[in-house]
Amino acid sequence: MSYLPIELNSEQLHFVVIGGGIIATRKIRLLVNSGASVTVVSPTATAYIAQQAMLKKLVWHQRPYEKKDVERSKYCIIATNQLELNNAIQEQCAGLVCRVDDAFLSDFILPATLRRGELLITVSTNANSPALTKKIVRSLEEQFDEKYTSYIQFLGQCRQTYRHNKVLLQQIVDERFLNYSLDERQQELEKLVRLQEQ
Ligand SMILES: C[C@@]1(CC(=O)O)c2cc3[nH]c(cc4nc(cc5[nH]c(cc(n2)[C@H]1CCC(=O)O)[C@@](C)(CC(=O)O)[C@@H]5CCC(=O)O)C(CC(=O)O)=C4CCC(=O)O)c(CCC(=O)O)c3CC(=O)O
Ligand SMILES: NC(=O)C1=CN([C@@H]2O[C@H](COP(=O)(O)OP(=O)(O)OC[C@H]3O[C@@H](n4cnc5c(N)ncnc54)[C@H](O)[C@@H]3O)[C@@H](O)[C@H]2O)C=CC1
Repeated sequence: MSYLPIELNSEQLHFVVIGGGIIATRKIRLLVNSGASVTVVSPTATAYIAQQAMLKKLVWHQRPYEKKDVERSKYCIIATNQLELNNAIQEQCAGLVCRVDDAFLSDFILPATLRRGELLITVSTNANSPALTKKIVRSLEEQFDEKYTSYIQFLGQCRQTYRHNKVLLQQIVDERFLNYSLDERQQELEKLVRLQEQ
């Protein structure tokens, strides 16, 4: 069994999540942060889900699952704590299913993610060791610290302004630029541009 890594444009995506526990919440955070629309069906929910529902970032139906919840859904995350129920939901679902209790029964899985602004790093072990995935993400968190958020923004702006200047775009991918302050980055960029023009 292997999975295809793919990044979907989430604006048009709608996910139904059955269950509102800790694991469902981990998945829902990812969906909400990506801008996908989310409906949660569960008699209970974590504080995060309840709060996001109040903020209208998602819809929460506070009741047990019913067949109609997934009959027309394209993407469903099944995250209850009941095996038989999870099996039944999967059978009734029209679309693609992620079972948080069994990767091998899933049509798709969600990798672990680390975001630094526009930088997205995803980690997966193909469900062989979520514990190793967790460890790798923690070490990446240290390696790719908060500095990357503004750095990626800077790189993105430079790429728009100097789209055809491949040499310059290579030069700024450098540890020095990562560590500069915002002002220093701008000054050093201008220096490089002037040097090229000479
Ligand atoms: C397929 C996937 C889910 C998907 O489809 O989305 C999946 C599936 C399963 N996990 C299970 C168990 C555990 N999962 C964790 C932890 C995490 N699991 C995450 C991801 C994924 N887990 C996806 C694949 C990632 C990959 O390929 O590596 C992390 C990394 C990210 C996240 O969840 O956001 C998150 C770290 C959170 C953090 O950073 O804090 C721990 C440890 C812990 O909680 O500390 C345990 C117990 C130890 C163990 O079992 O290893 C079980 C058995 C369930 C059961 O027993 O019923 C299944 C089902 C199966 O394996 O079939
Ligand atoms: N993918 C992963 O990383 C992991 C997955 N798991 C699996 O995830 C499952 C869920 O774990 P937790 O979130 O910790 O469980 P939990 O017990 O905190 O949450 C279960 C949720 O399902 C809801 N639920 C129960 N009956 C329902 C129904 N009839 N209709 C709708 N919702 C219903 C409950 O109200 C609750 O919100 C576990 O049973 C385990 O198999 C466990 C650990 C890690």
